Amino acid sequence: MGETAEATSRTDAPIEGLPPGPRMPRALQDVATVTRLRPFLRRAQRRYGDIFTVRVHRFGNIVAVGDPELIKRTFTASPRTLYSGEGSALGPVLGINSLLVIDEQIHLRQRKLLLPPFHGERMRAYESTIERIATDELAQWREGEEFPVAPSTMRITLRAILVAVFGAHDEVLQRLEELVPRMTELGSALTPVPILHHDLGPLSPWGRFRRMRAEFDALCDDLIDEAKHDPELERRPDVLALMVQARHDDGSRMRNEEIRDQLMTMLAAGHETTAATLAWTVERLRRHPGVLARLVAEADAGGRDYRDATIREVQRLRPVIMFSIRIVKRPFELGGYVLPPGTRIALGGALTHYDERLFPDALRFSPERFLGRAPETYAWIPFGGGIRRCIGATFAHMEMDVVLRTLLRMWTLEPTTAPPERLKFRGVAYAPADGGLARVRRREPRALPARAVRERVTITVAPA
Ligand code: HEM
Repeated sequence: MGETAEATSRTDAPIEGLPPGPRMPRALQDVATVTRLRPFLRRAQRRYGDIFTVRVHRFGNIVAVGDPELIKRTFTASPRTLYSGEGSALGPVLGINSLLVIDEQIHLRQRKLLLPPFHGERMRAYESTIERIATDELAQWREGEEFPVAPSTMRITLRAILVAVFGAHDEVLQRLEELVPRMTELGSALTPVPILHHDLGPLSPWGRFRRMRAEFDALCDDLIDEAKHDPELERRPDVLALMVQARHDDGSRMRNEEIRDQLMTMLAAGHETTAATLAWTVERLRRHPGVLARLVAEADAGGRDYRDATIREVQRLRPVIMFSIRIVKRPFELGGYVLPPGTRIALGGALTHYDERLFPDALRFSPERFLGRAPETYAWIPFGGGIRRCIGATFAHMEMDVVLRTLLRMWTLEPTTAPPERLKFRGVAYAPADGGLARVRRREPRALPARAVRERVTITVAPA
């Protein structure tokens, strides 16, 4: 797919500066991006083409890109030209070593240490843990009344990260489960308001956050210490155990504060995002009984292809993170323009996922479009791309697969004719506004074929 005719005619002599975009005042663009993000962007795309500039107060000039070729160029650009972490408001909350706030060589070095635990092969080790966590949580559901599933999916994904990534258990697990929801809620609220990042005593918001973060760090130190003294360390599957053993190129180990900041980062990046996607899955399936029936039949028969495709389709139509952001550090040529340093580039599922040219009948929820076909790398981008692509993508896909399979086998999800739930931004992710309302009936154990009860389903891995 090409650039607009206007931009194409300029590609020979790129223009210094920003592409055109909506001309309304910044204040109105502020409001539109908060209240009507997708319609606002789609209208701008129709008018200005696949690269246009949005102007808002908080982030300045943002160049939105909806063409897979331009997205590829941006995702694969040199990390010296495009940054992602610098100046991030997340720094004070996640810590200065967080993968999300560092760039260039330092980012590549940390990322290299974190990648091996997330390799596809390792996912098998986490699957039975997650199945157990999901079964325990879903067993608490009640028949009859409609209820939001989001609190449940939040508990599942929190425990999944604390066990599989942190290697937490017993008392430390309990204390983290009590602390983390309070800490992340306050952290998300404080992130966009740097003026509040001052510790004015234990009762001030930042003071309270700092104390919770100190408690979190102390618990992480306990886990790190325990791992260092664990004679079974080499056989442990959790990500913390692998970080404790990891070595930088010069042979040095990761420092405790590096490990703690990355644990905090994985929590922030992987907990609410996965929970919100699961809540959207319930929300979509109740409105598509045909898809639901096919999923149930497949789960009972021990299959998984249609479930894989369904998860991808939920992520296409309800991406919980709308954009991956890159910050121009050195002049960067894109789509006929030379973008100046300081410009933000937004690469968005919010644009590509709804584009009829890329996904025919784009507004229709249709898992069939991904059946036997991997999504296109630079059009289907719920996990971003390039050297900043989500390192937890395979983990998240496996987790959503196991939780959905467990749900389908334990409960009958009742369809609804209610209108779709609206989007609500929860601090990290866009979640269903009513929390993904469900009404369920318990499945009779005898309704499940013996094979489905006995079998240990093997996990294959989402494409990188
Ligand atoms: C459905 C669930 C998830 C979604 C939609 C999601 C989405 C994303 C996106 C859009 C990015 C930015 C990519 C870019 O800028 O190109 C990202 C980065 C990241 N994600 Fe995820 N994520 C999910 C789950 C997870 C999980 C489970 C973990 C870890 C346990 C995780 C850890 C990270 C980390 C560490 C980064 C930073 C990577 C870097 O900067 O190098 N995410 N994620």
